[in-house]
Amino acid sequence: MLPNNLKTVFTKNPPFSKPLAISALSDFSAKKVINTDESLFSFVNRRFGLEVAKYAIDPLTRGVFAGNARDLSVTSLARRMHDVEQQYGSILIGLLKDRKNAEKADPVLSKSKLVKQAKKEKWAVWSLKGGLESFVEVLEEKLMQEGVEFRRNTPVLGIKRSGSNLVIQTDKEELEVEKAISCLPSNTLSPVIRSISPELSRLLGSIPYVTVCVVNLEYPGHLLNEPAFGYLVPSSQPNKVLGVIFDTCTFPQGDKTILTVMMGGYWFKTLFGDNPSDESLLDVAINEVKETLKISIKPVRHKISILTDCIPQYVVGHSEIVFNSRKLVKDLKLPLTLAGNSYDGVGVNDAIMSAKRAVLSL
Ligand SMILES: C=Cc1c2[nH]c(c1C)Cc1[nH]c(c(CCC(=O)O)c1C)Cc1[nH]c(c(C)c1CCC(=O)O)Cc1[nH]c(c(C)c1C=C)C2
Repeated sequence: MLPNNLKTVFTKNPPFSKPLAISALSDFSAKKVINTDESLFSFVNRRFGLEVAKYAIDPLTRGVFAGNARDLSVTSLARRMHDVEQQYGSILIGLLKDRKNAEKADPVLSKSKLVKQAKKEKWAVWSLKGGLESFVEVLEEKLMQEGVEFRRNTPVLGIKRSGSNLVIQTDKEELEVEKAISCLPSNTLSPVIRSISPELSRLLGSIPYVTVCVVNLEYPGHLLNEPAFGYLVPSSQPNKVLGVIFDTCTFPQGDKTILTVMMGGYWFKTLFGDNPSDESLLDVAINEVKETLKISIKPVRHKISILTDCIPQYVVGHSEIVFNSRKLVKDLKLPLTLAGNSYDGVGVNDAIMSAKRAVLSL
């Protein structure tokens, strides 16, 4: 259980053998190691000790990247903490001394009605009626009214140069454009860009992805004793799931309990092989709910989705790959902007910010 209020920071909560506030103190005596990047796990282990790395950071990275904290990059996931350690030799002292450089709220965004509402109502998460897909649908509808053309279900097969322009090749046409913003996942853009720059293709292709299995389970009635967002399982546990989201705690939907069991990620192939059956995945999910949440009745509905290569992994060296890719685009004078969730953040909010930055940079 991670602390969710100040009191729990000062008390001992299993699996931690001491209060987190005590672990935080090791930051004052831990030696600085000069480096340009390292794994988030090793960084936190160095500064706050093995327990914090194992029981806080490890599950947290499973709950965002479905990834292995021993591979993921501290400069990509927690750049500021790494920066202040490198400069001041301690994270806590550094954050205190470097307060003036902390990221400030965007003054324009702070005035937005939505941001004000989110702050007032203390939103921790957000969703949309009809699901996140409705965000894209509404956006498409609005832009179509403004005369924007869409090509749906039209994979890009290649990108060529034509003078200072780019030519986007699909199975139906060749579109010559003055500028392009690519929101394709880096591993999809990689083969498409190869004829223009094998080096850019190689860099983009070096960003790994993981596959996640998502099992949604619906049960009748309210079955959860402790309302929460969900729980995460540390990779050290002999357990096949990454974590479980308590959907109907965050977004109630009448007299039912909906759970989302997330499995695999970095460990997908080791745990489930190349081609697991739906039944075997459903069994793992139902057993997890039975063992951990003590819900033994059968779900009335379920949905199993295997999301192949769905989350990019920002492994050690990721920021260098991104920097070198963008530098290459600039050096080659390609009228191309790299956006989407492969580079600067994997979340929906990150993708929206990435799109905004891309448009503003044109
Ligand atoms: C158990 C596995 C997973 C859970 N969610 C995801 C996985 C792999 C995927 C995921 N979670 C987050 C993101 C990015 C943000 C977004 O747009 O949704 C992704 C791709 C968000 C997130 N989830 C947790 C945290 C702490 C965050 C970061 C929030 C933020 O940026 O402000 C924790 C968490 N994830 C899951 C559970 C059950 C859980 C905590 C109990 C499920």
